[in-house]
Amino acid sequence: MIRQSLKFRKTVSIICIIVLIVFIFLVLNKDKNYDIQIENSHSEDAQALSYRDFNRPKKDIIVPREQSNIMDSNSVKEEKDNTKQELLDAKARIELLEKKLAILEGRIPQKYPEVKYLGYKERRRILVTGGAGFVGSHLVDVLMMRGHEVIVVDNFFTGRKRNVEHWFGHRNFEMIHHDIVNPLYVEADEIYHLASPASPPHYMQNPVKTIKTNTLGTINMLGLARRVGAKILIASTSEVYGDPMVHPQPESYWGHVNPIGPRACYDEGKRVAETLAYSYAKQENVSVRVARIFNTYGPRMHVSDGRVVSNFIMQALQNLTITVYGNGKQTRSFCYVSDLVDGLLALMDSDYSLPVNIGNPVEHTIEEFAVIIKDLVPGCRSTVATGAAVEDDPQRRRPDIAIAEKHLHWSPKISLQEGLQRTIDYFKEELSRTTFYNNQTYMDAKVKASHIRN
Ligand SMILES: O=c1ccn([C@@H]2O[C@H](COP(=O)(O)OP(=O)(O)O[C@H]3OC[C@@H](O)[C@H](O)[C@H]3O)[C@@H](O)[C@H]2O)c(=O)[nH]1
Repeated sequence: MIRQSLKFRKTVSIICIIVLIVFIFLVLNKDKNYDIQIENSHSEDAQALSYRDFNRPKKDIIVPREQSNIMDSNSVKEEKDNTKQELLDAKARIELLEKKLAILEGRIPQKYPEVKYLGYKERRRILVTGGAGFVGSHLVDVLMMRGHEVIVVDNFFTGRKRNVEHWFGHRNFEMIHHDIVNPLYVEADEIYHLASPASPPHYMQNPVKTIKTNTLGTINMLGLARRVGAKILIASTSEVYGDPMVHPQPESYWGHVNPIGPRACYDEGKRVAETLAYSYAKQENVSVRVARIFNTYGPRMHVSDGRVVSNFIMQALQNLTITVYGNGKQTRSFCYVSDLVDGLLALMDSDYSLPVNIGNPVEHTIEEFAVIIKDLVPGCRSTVATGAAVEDDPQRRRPDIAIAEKHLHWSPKISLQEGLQRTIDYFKEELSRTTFYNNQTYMDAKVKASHIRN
């Protein structure tokens, strides 16, 4: 009996141990499965985020499974939104950089404009003062393309490096940052002396500097011409005729200039420059040419040049009021810049040493001129307004070009319409550059303006 009871107890305890082992095994297995599931869900997360944040810890605080799923889907959505936004930002930044790149690429030529090859006997070394300015830079282009060596001297008061940067590094081109009010020592066969501000608001801004440039600067250039035996062309102006009493103006007319008026710094400065030229010719045997340049226009004028062509075009392009000074009955005759350059080159190459008018004799009132420009700008909604007159503003101006025709075989070729169209295209580009750098494109500006108007 006792033996039987002992056997029974042994059997029961073995069963208990087995049940216990099975229970422990089940419990342990269950934990392991749960861990594997959690680990799996984290690795999916990690995969989704790995391209943005690969250092993120794989195991976060363990949360109950259902809650964890909700949090996961929310954070994945949030991440997706962020990613989308970041992609949009990046796209906008790339577009901005592409525009900047296009502008820079446009400014740096892939190769130089084609230049003629000249032998050393024909090739001349030519100095152009004011060579980075509006007229000077167009002259430099032609001289370079003809195969000459060109030295540009400019103090960048109104000139810009941009006007000649397409020649930077060319073996025939040299640029000197120098103010010709101070002496200059270089070798040259010919000198085109163009340095001086030419726009009335610019030359009136610093009258003393304007006189110095045209007197001291001209003495320095004539002195240089004498020393090195160079032929020199002085850029004079139609302003030597002042407010003329003779119309149209021949070179023989002595002019009508107010010596103490606001324009005198330029008008009298240029008159002295002519006097100096003929004094050096007589006394020092310097070979001089004098060009009396009438109103000139064309690409590379500065947007804030202040002269009538740039003002009217900029106003018309932006639908602003076109500002006529005075009653608009005063007249001017406008010459396209390439015609002027041809005239200067012909004068330098000629044997004619007295002053020569270079200009286009087609004359318009300033009032008419405003309408011509308005009509050439498509969709222009500017109005033309008259305002206060400018002191000492010449009332009539038109060149008599008989001497240029006879001695230089020169006359202008570009019509006002054609020249203005080219100039308008140039100013359109300038405007788009300017507004782009003010953080919007020209098109943006136009769209904005049309929204404001509508
Ligand atoms: O916005 C403007 C600017 C100018 N004007 C008028 O337009 C006419 C031409 O003026 P600009 O300033 O273009 O040039 P100006 O003819 O007065 O002087 C020019 O003369 C010949 C060159 O040698 C020089 O480039 C410059 O001095 C003037 O009657 C002027 O009063 C306007 O009606 N509105």
